[in-house]
Amino acid sequence: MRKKIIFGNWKMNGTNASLERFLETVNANLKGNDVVAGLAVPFTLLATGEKHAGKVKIAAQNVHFAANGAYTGEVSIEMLQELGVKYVVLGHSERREMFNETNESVNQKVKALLAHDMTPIICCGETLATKEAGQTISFVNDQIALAYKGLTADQALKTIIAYEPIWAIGTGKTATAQDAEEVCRAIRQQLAKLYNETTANGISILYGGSVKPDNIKELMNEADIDGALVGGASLKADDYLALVDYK
Ligand SMILES: O=C[C@H](O)COP(=O)(O)O
Repeated sequence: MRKKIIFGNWKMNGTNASLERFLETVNANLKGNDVVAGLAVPFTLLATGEKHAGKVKIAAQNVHFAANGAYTGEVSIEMLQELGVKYVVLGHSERREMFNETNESVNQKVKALLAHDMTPIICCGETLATKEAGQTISFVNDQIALAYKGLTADQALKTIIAYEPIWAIGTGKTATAQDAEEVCRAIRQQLAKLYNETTANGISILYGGSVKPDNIKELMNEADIDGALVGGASLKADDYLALVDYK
């Protein structure tokens, strides 16, 4: 059975002090029944995150694929591992749009993380223009095919996908549970084509885009939605708890 996974993504928000308070409150109140709870934080908060993680898995929001070298401003896998980090969000649409992240660099990062026993959370999702042109599924399927290029089925099983339609991120416009399910199902079919049914059924697919305590249950009821990647609503401990303990 696939794991239910709910990760917050603080994006460029928070301080070490606010994260420590957040994790204390969350750990004191989290039931976390059958749900893997996680939080992606900026690089400067990772050490605090790991120190106070408790039941919460801590993720980075990016990494460089090279082992080391002249990459000013970048952070390597070894640097994350030194802090105990095991999850990394890759290819978030904000990184694709603003920081030149490409399908090819996502693929290189996926391979590098898997070679170090770390878990990539691979983001995909279409713009409003792509959606309005009726090309969502072919666009997202291409992103998936390129992110998984050269990966074996065993490696693919060690990844997590987050489907995040760009038009729904931070806009308050959530995809309906049915629309989100349709794309998540198509992604699973794409994984079955790339690998096989067993592999496709073993990979967790999360939905992201204006997920809130009042719509999480409906989304989680869908067959191919295994969790959520939550931005804005993950910033407050009470909302985060309501999301993770949605049952
Ligand atoms: O990584 C999270 C997504 O970008 C969703 O953000 P949001 O929940 O603020 O819409």
